[in-house]
Amino acid sequence: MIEAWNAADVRAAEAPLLEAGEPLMERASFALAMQVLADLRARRRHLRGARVVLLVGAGNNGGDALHAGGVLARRGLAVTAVLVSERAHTGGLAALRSAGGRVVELFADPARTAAVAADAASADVVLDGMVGIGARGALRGPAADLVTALTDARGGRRGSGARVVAVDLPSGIGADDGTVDGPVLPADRTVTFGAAKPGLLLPPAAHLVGELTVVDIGLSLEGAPALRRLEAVDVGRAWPVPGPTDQKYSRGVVGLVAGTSTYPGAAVLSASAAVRAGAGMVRYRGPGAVGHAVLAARPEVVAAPGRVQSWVVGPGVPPSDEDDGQHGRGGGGLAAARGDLGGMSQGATPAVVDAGGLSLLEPPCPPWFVLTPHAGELETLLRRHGEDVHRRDVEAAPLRWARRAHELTGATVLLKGGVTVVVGPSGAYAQADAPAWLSTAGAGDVLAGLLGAMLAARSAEVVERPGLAAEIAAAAALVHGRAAERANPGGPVAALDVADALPATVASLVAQA
Ligand SMILES: NC(=O)C1=CN([C@@H]2O[C@H](COP(=O)(O)OP(=O)(O)OC[C@H]3O[C@@H](n4cnc5c(N)ncnc54)[C@H](O)[C@@H]3O)[C@@H](O)[C@H]2O)[C@@H](O)CC1
Ligand SMILES: [K+]
Repeated sequence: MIEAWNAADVRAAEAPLLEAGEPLMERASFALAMQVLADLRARRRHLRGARVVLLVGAGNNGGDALHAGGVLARRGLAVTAVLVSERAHTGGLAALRSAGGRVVELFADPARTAAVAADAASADVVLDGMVGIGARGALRGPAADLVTALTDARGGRRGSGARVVAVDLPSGIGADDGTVDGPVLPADRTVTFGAAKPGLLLPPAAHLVGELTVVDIGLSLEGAPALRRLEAVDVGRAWPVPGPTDQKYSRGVVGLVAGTSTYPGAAVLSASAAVRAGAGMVRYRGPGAVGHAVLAARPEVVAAPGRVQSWVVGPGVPPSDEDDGQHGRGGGGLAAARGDLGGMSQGATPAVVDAGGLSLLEPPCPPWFVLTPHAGELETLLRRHGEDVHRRDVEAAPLRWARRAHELTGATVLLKGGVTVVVGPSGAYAQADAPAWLSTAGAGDVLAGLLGAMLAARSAEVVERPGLAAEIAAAAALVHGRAAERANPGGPVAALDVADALPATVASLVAQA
């Protein structure tokens, strides 16, 4: 698991160590230099003569870059520091100069910005040390102009020309929230110190981070992290592997209320995912014609009422104001689910509430309800609660708005997107497991069915432990992403293929754990 801590927590953890005279900057910058060397060795036969350009701001982030530059210069690399501010870390500057590094005072001659950018773009490595966790707002002044010029010089493309390594974080991102309010140089790698910062894991900034390396500089961070990211081993370890005494009811029955005659496919996809994810049983409760389609695709599904240990409500169901009543008429599935969704004090059945199901919600909800909106659906949900928010606001600050939806509804919120953000009562998760190919129709229906099966398997525990639903939802996002990758590595993927890849994906996660 990757745990991310807000800038204030990192500073608080640094303070006593700095007071005790621990050489944190030396530790950080040495590890940074070693990472740069390792990356260079993977790309070049000889290190001598490799060109490194440091983009250096006024604070300690620039200090890290300068000290790392000093280490690299001593190994024979040609290092140039570009100062974007009149001030620069004194010790770092001295270290670089005494190691033979060159210094360009860009702040004194802004007309050179384009030439400096072109030179940096053709170097082997650019170290972005303009600002770190001490930044206030978007990049300004010469730093902003240099990033814009350098982005132009690289043709806006990551991976071409110089390899960009961000020092602690890509300069200008919101360290705590991942917001991007101005120019940011996309990194190929980010070497972060002490602990990951939430902004490195959260969109939109997460897309600018590249490979993330966390360097241990000896901080002891206390309390709960601001954000977590599950890794494969976490999910494999927690997977509900059946034992010899298990049977279909102990493994969990998923009640699926999904699909209409207009959108029957959603029900088929959710049912397939729940079955393929190892549900003990899937009960379909919905319009008869849709039920036939579900059974034709998945003969394991039972289309009769009975006990369920999780509900999946809403895939392929239009919002209630557009609903033509098919679920009200057919089989009473919606009524059964509504009974559980409404009678919270009595009912204690975890639920995935997706698509049209979201318009049925009557908050307050318990945390064992997991809402699975995309940004547009979250906008609708938040606006129904009086928030003046637009989809673009949700996309610009997904953690903030997912958290707001959790506060307003009480439910666990899984916000779908290139990075999936989950917020529950004991914290938040950001999962970036899915290839971009997964943004395709039906993928959300598969996620809903998969998550339903995962909640059903641990139904009683989910109701007892308020934070567990969020952890399971984050795990579902990981499995979903991995299954998409497995279905067709590096290429287009169809939603049903993702469902079909679930059994092998789960097997490999369990085997690795
Ligand atoms: N405290 C320590 O000893 C350690 C700090 N570390 C490094 O120190 C960094 C934090 O250092 P600082 O607190 O000095 O702050 P930063 O270096 O992140 O930035 C602060 C400086 O940048 C300028 N600045 C702020 N906002 C700006 C903006 N929007 N546009 C342009 N310039 C802006 C300000 O003039 C200020 O001097 C961390 O990110 C990390 O890289 C590491 O060396 C580990 C140890
Ligand atoms: K930086």
